[in-house]
Amino acid sequence: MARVLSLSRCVSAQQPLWLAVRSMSLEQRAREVFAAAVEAVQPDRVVRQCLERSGNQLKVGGQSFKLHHNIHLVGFGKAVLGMAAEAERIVGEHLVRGVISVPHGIQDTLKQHGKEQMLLPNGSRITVMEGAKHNLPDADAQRAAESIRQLASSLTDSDLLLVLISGGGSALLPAPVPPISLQEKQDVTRQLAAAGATIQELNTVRRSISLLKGGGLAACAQPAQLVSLILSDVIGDPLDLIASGPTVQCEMWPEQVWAILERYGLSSSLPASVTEVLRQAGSQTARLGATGSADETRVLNAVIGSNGIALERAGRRARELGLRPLVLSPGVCGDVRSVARFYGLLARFACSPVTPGQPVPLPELADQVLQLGPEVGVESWDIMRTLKVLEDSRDETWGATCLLAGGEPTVQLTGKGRGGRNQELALRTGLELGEGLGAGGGQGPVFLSGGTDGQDGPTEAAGAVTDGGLAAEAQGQGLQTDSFLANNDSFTFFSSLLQGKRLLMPGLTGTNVMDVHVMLLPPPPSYTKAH
Ligand SMILES: Nc1ncnc2c1ncn2[C@@H]1O[C@H](COP(=O)(O)OP(=O)(O)OP(=O)(O)O)[C@@H](O)[C@H]1O
Ligand SMILES: O=C(O)[C@H](O)CO
Repeated sequence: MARVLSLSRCVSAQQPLWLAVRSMSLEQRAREVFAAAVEAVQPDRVVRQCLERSGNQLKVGGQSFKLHHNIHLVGFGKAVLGMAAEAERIVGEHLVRGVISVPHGIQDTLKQHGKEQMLLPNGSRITVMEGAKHNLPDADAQRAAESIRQLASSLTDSDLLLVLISGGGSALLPAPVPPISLQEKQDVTRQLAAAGATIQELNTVRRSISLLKGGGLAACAQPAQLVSLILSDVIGDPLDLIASGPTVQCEMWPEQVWAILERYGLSSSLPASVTEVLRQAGSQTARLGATGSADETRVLNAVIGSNGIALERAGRRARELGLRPLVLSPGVCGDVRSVARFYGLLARFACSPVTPGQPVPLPELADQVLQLGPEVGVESWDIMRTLKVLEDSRDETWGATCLLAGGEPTVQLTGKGRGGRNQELALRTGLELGEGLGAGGGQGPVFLSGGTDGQDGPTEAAGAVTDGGLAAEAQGQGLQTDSFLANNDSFTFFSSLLQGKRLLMPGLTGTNVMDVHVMLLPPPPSYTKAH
């Protein structure tokens, strides 16, 4: 398996930093940049950065709160254990009690991965409840949601409720509006997800049939002060949709929910209880979901970690590694085929060698990139800004440009193999780079795609690193890339290729801000401006 070369390991007393950096391959640098992105959004780090305690004052988001043994804590999500451990370290004796709902088995898994700092110490005042096996709401998660509701409902106006939220929070906080049963709610969300609904659509429906989502938790916590710290795993960081927005008051209208259910052919096959809840609200033209609303002046919602924050830190690391950082967008989505094509075109635009009399067709390539933009969630403005920098870098002596992007592309599963969207994207982009630019002899662009949670689909890898030499390497080992792709078997492919050297294996990271893409683009071998 490939290992990440740590810069600290390659710098010796005799070796100056610049020399160490120069001796690192582009692949090693891409791995370092990814590691920096993940490090920037570690749960303990992001909590430490936003919660500042000085004596009996707690500062967060520009506001100051008096501490007098009045802090209560609840949380739900895949990264919440590490967030809670740090929050408890900071508020210390002022924490009265807490309840968090975290994924089934997470404490054992974190222990196995040596992530003790993300676990709560013996004697912690926070109760950890595990549930939502396979990321689906279950009876354990429902019990945790009920404990969280009870804690929030018991507060007075001198209390402060700290709410910790991260991705996976929706499944970990199920509280269906009666008479809807947990099973019925689960069926509706499962069918929607299977029919291809986006997370935005899924959570719009979820919060309309839930007591705690869509601002319900904030309403329960009244009259206490509420501070919600959010690690975002949704493109654009929409507060009302991350974990279905339990602390965010929002407008929810029956027509909007019916439109989504109709779009996916579910409106006529809904359980009677769900139809009843939606109809009742519709006949009163009432707001759906939670009853009651919070006094917004007593609620502070703060995004403390996101894909954008990870990309920003990755950019700083790239610069330390002698690369020119260029952030494209934290909102890349769409089918991995289109995303791979998009990166292939960008690489050709930046790196095609120029031979006299054969100018690189930059305007045509730019048009193709712009046309693909809407399909992959990237704004024309971001594309034009990026193309401008890439064009300028063609005749500068900057060394490689480090193009950074993030988001959550999708894979249409047609096979039964083992893989994930990052490994499939890396495989497809490697092939695009080979087709557009040739193998590059180790000097061409390098592409990395990795899930910041360290787990890409149901595999042990987070993603993979590729370049234009991928097709030749595969051929050399008799691996048919087409059949691996048709079977969505990217993990098996990369495990076989060069004994797994191209896999990205950081292990479980304990955080999640979607995926990070790193493309290192060396300047073309020789360039004469063709216009
Ligand atoms: N064999 C496969 N090849 C490619 N993609 C796959 C494969 N199996 C599952 N996937 C994709 O992996 C995704 C689920 O994996 P994963 O748990 O990493 O992502 P997630 O649902 O976004 O969860 P998280 O928010 O924790 O990242 C789905 O988008 C699914 O289409
Ligand atoms: O929990 C959820 O709803 C998803 O992870 C999006 O935040």
